[in-house]
Amino acid sequence: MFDSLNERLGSVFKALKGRGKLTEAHIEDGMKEVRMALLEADVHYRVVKQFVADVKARSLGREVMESLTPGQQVVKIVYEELTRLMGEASVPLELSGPKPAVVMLVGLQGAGKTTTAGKLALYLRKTGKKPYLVPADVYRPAAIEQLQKLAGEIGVPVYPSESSADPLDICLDAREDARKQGCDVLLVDTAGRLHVDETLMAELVRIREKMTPSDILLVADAMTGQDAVKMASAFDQDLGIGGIVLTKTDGDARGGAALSIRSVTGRPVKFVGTGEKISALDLFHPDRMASRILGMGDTLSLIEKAQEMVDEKQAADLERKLRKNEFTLEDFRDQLRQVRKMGPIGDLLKMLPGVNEKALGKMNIDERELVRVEAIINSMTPEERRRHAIINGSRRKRIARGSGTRVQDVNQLLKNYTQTMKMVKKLNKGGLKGMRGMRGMLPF
Ligand SMILES: Nc1nc2c(ncn2[C@@H]2O[C@H](COP(=O)(O)OP(=O)(O)OP(=O)(O)O)[C@@H](O)[C@H]2O)c(=O)[nH]1
Repeated sequence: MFDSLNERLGSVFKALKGRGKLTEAHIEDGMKEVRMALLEADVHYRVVKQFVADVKARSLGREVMESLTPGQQVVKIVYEELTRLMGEASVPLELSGPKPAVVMLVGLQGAGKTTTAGKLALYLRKTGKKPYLVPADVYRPAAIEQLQKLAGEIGVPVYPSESSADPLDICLDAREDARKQGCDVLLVDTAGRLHVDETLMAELVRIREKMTPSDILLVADAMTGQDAVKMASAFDQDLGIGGIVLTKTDGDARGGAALSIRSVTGRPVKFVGTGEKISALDLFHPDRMASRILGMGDTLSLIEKAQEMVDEKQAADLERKLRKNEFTLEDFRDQLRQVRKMGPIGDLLKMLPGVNEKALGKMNIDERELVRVEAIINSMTPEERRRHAIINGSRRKRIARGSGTRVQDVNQLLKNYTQTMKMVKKLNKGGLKGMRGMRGMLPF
């Protein structure tokens, strides 16, 4: 998501930052470009209009125009306004009330409801909850089976729904069972339709009335852009939703849904689906998304993901080494093993600042690549792993031979490593405090 928007905004900012002093005309021109870029990203036109007006008004203010770095100030304003547009802070799942709290998942067919139900169960369990899954989509033949299979994979209790049963009866019965099993969150996967229709809404309202959910999450496909926004409004009007899960943000959606949905519907995006894997669900953080749109990466999400998987002490060691610029190829190899546990490497790389998704697409990141990299590092001497600069041409050839790879592969690895370390060094210099403050990373 956001690839072309990122590129378009990047060139607007480059032009603005390249000037010593900004005139009103420069800002006007820049804002025209921002407007076009947002419209092309399929952001709702009303949202674009308001957004550009807000950024312009702030940019023309005295503190920007008279500052020494006006271009950078404009980028900062765009970052803050983007964050505000998406809702400022992340909004958690609402789980208040008597146990088990009921969370209904609603949405159109194929949006990713069933998959999201499984992802949420895994997410909740990681946060110490005891979720219980309820397949209440009795119309799509494979839906019940699909959720039962997912539940089995992650080891979460699931109600043995029959497709001949009434969805509300399933829910009521499942709640009893969940209570008996001491579960605290009931995740209900409801039926979808191809379009919003009365029968569907009537069934959902009936379930809502009897089950009094603490949260209703609309699952919407980010790829459908403004249709997702329209659908969210429709569901909200008829049913009242608590928030949105945007799925398939790993695809080439232009980002219009993510940028408009909050402002148009008034409902927050709570989670984003980032892949087909059961672990591919992230809490939605407006500020991190904004920095991603502006090409500032998403180091915080990356660190969080790493912390889930990597042993705490190792993570602390890694952070210390990175901060002291002491991260050697040996550490790199150790990390590779951890990284492989974290899911597709491409997903992780995309979160790093400065990594262009288009370039990643071309790179065709392959898990086998990791094995190759590991083999190359294994073929180096311990000294070489600590001080890669000593690896000369003939050693590169030997290392390639020793690891069954090509010299180009060795060269590439050393180049990537050097570049990454340069970036880390830069981040360290820029006052990146414990990789906690995103603001420290912003280029202004
Ligand atoms: N790439 C990607 N695919 C996803 C994501 N979420 C769901 N999918 C895929 O989308 C397809 C549809 O997902 P389902 O969960 O079956 O859809 P559903 O909304 O439950 O469908 P109905 O039960 O018919 O309403 C599946 O192939 C999922 O693997 C995501 O975040 N990223």
